[in-house]
Amino acid sequence: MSAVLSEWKTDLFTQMKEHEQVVFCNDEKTGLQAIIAIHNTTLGPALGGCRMQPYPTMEAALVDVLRLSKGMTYKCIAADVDFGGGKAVIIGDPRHKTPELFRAFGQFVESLNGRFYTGTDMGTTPDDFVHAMKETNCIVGVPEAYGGSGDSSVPTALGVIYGLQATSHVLWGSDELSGKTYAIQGLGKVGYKVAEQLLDQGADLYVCDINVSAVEAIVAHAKKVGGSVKVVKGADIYRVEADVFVPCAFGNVVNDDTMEQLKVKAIVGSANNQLLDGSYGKQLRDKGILYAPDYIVNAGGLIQVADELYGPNKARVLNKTKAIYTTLLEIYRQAENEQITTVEAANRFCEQRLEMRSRRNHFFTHKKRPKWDVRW
Ligand SMILES: NC(=O)C1=CN([C@@H]2O[C@H](COP(=O)(O)OP(=O)(O)OC[C@H]3O[C@@H](n4cnc5c(N)ncnc54)[C@H](O)[C@@H]3O)[C@@H](O)[C@H]2O)C=CC1
Ligand SMILES: O=C(O)CCC(=O)C(=O)O
Repeated sequence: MSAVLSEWKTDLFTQMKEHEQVVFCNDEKTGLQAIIAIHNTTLGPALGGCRMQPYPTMEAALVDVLRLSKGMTYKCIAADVDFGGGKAVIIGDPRHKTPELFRAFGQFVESLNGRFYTGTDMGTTPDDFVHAMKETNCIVGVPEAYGGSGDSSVPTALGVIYGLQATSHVLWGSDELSGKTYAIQGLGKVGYKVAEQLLDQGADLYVCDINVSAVEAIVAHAKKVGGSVKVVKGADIYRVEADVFVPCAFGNVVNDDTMEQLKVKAIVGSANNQLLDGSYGKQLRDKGILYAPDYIVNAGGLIQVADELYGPNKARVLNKTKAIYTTLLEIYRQAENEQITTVEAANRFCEQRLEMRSRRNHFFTHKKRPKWDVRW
């Protein structure tokens, strides 16, 4: 074997050493270039959204999908959902997506024979997956018109609100969200709904988004309900004098640059992988910033799309999403009692549960348990 080949193999397998499977998908005709990563199927087939982004390099896409899929394993365990962790990324500009691209992606998902279920994430919408559904049944977050549970960002936003209430309870002794100031980064599917609910409950906001129409819409909503919204540009969102930073756009927002700027008392948001790495949990703690682990807070969408396999039921989803409040309080309590970071407390909570489950059953194959045959 040539030295180059052996180096490449070692590097790739080293990078995916915690993962079960990584699939590179290429379809020249549609221009599809995608990566599907399956982290762990102890609890069931892998589940996770599909993100579309113009990654600068294949390496950047790989790093993202590996981290995101691992996060899904933890999110499924914490939310008590019988799925494993997976995620997909399509390398490309969402402005140039086509139905054919999503049909090609659907064929690759189908080729995994029930080991991976997917749906929307950043840069994709439920309508994109209507095309993918023509090729595979392993799609979740299906629009209501097609018999699914609809937009998963609704329960995700609700989960963020529960996370904010639990945090408020710990910091200020009350679940009340009014009278506090929130700095929201990203007014997309989740962030906009969080912003609307906060305004409706009498909170003050700083907001930022590169999408001008979303900013204009929230300013108009604030006018209607008599609320206060200050619009800030780009990185200014990290510097504002707010009580809570609510990241709802992209990951890695807690890093060396922002750590120095943040003046908030807590961070609670929907974005996946908010910390550049786990060590920032300690830096936040040292700085007196209470961090709500992202995968605990943003599980509402996962809860809804996982529930869909039993047939959509809003009451069931609502009940499970409410549990985010108590799970987060428990994580805060364990971190305080054991003098560890909230990241360590959340990871420990999940790893202990996973260890217990892995003793009972391991490695999902489609025919092993009938539950996932619902839409097979
Ligand atoms: N949709 C869901 O149910 C879930 C979403 N998440 C995570 O929450 C985050 C947001 O998700 P969605 O709202 O679904 O995505 P989205 O694509 O609908 O919204 C993202 C928003 O961020 C804005 N944005 C992009 N770059 C920006 C920048 N530099 N500064 C400010 N704003 C910027 C975009 O214009 C867009 O409005 C993502 O990290 C996603 O992975 C996590 C769990 C579930
Ligand atoms: O919300 C979804 O549609 C799927 C779950 C997911 O990918 C996530 O929670 O990041």
